[in-house]
Amino acid sequence: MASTPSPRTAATTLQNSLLSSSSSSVNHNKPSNLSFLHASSNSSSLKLFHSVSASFSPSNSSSTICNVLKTVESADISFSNARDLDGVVSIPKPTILVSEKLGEAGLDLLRSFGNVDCSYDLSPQDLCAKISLCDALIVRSGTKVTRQVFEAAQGRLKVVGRAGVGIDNVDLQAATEFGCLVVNAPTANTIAAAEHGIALLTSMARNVAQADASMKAGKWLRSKYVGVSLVGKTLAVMGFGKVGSEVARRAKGLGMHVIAHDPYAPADRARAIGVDLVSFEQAIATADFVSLHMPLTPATKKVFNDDTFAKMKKGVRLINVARGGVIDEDALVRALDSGIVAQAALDVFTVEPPPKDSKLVQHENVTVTPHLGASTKEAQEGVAIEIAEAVVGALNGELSATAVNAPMVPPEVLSELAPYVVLAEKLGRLAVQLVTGGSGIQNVKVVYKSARDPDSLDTRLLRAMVTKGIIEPISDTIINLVNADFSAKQKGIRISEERVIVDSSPEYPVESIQVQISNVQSRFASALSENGNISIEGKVKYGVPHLTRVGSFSVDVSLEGNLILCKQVDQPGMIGQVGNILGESNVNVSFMSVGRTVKRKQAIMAIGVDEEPNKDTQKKIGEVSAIEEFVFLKL
Ligand SMILES: NC(=O)c1ccc[n+]([C@@H]2O[C@H](COP(=O)([O-])OP(=O)(O)OC[C@H]3O[C@@H](n4cnc5c(N)ncnc54)[C@H](O)[C@@H]3O)[C@@H](O)[C@H]2O)c1
Ligand SMILES: O=C(O)[C@H](O)COP(=O)(O)O
Repeated sequence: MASTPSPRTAATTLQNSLLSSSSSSVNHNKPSNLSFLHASSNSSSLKLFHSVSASFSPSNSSSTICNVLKTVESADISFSNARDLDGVVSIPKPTILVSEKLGEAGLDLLRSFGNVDCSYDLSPQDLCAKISLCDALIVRSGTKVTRQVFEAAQGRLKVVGRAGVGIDNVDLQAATEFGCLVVNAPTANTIAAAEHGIALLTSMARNVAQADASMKAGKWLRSKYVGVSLVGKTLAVMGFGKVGSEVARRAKGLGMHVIAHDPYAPADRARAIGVDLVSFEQAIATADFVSLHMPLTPATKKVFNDDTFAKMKKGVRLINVARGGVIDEDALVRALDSGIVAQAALDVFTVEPPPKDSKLVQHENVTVTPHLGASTKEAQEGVAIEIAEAVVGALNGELSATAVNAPMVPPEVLSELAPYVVLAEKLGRLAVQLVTGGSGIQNVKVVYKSARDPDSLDTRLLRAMVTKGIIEPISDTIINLVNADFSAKQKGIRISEERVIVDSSPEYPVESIQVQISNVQSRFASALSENGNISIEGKVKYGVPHLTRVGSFSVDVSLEGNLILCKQVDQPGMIGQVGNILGESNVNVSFMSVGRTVKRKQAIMAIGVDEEPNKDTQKKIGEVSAIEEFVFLKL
């Protein structure tokens, strides 16, 4: 019988659990596996999706990494496993579907990691037909990633990569419900979009497109195409984010007076480049030029409509390189016809491509480009690399810095929380197995004791993992960081959190985690605390999660393998008796701990076991006269 836990590292525990979710795995081809495992073990990065059990030390060399692969125990994976002659697990590469043109550098990166299927111009039906064979999908703005796509994926699709900024073509709610991570490439096309905005602004002001078309039609119309000057004119930038602020900067260089409207932008960032942040009304009422740079959201949909145009300066000029849907296009045609809007320059449309007979596109005062904002060679290469890195990282199970539907947790926080994340899942898993009766779980409370200021403790990962531990044993839903909160809500489970500041070392983020389930019956009555809630508590000791409290009893058992909890009369010989019964049926005991409230009264014995005792063995334990109740729990 071992009495101390085998040393395990934070990185090991990562491999064993967490952010593992879907029935997929990390290690797709051996060379990159090795480097991935090496890299991730050193950085202790948490796994978002995977559930490969392995043992390794982060400080060890690549030979240890090989051992990691050799000791993979339970790769719960969708790629079928194959062992080579050394017994090393090699797992087929993931399949990445690229449904729109992507820069070569990004494709090269993807090809070095997985099987890349570049199938452009798929119909929605063809996309749905293909998607169940794909682990990742990369799109630009032209592919609609609808709920049907996630349904058709049958759980295999783990990541959608949007090679660009706008994610309005991806059904984020459906992605979240299906536990699919969505990542984007938010930075690489900023300058391209801003430059295109300026190109539209200047060419519209000087009628470049119309004059060009007329000359090509054999005309020489100098007086017709007299333009307007920009210097001294007021430009309202609507949406002062990455693109908007770059447009503002450039417009200042053209001698324009720039104001901006953005309810969420910090005023000091605007002031730093000489831009005043103003209200929506003020912006549209005073501007000679209005340039749109906000995302398409329910709040911004058709925000430029008849009412808005009526409040604008007569003769205003409009530029849109954001999203067509922020403008009511019929209203814009009316505003152009009435002269409220003198000119518009549009790169984006509500429906893309717009109908050939679109009045807006055909309007003589409108300049159009076919969604070219991001289309420079430089931006496309940059976007391709940015999205390829994000998708590969996500398939490797890393939390992405550009995740759109999951918390972005800085690497240093991830690394620090790694062992607590494992503890959180195991506590959730234990707590739910203690529930009996048909009332269902409605309220779960997670109490974190920590010496740290509550504001400096990010518990989103921990909450997600408690949720995973609670829901997975009682449903067929695979829980990960993406869908944890949603799935709990769906199941009517309210997960609340409490932070208790304790007087210990702030060096460690968490002193202990307690999971309470209220208003339920327990199959192990001793797990109920004084207030009638199932209550268990754990700590991380030397990087290993431990169970330290069950109900009102203190115990100390490492959370590895499986667990037997016995409530008994506190008397000599109990450990021997139960140990013998387990030994006789070849069940190896890894840890044992006895906790009691009062000497020679009641005690709880917590026994870690490697194997599951069969029914006969469990019956024998139950027949030991001093044992009042016992329960076998799977970790
Ligand atoms: N035409 C193209 O090819 C092209 C290229 C890049 C980006 N875009 C689009 O441009 C837009 C901006 O991109 P970005 O990278 O600057 O994004 P961003 O997130 O950096 O900036 C968007 C800004 O809009 C603000 N905003 C949100 N709601 C608003 C509202 N109701 N009113 C005013 N502002 C609001 C946000 O606070 C944010 O600062 C997006 O719609 C994106 O899809 C288009
Ligand atoms: O949101 C974006 O990044 C732009 O609209 C670019 O879209 P695209 O990738 O289809 O060019």
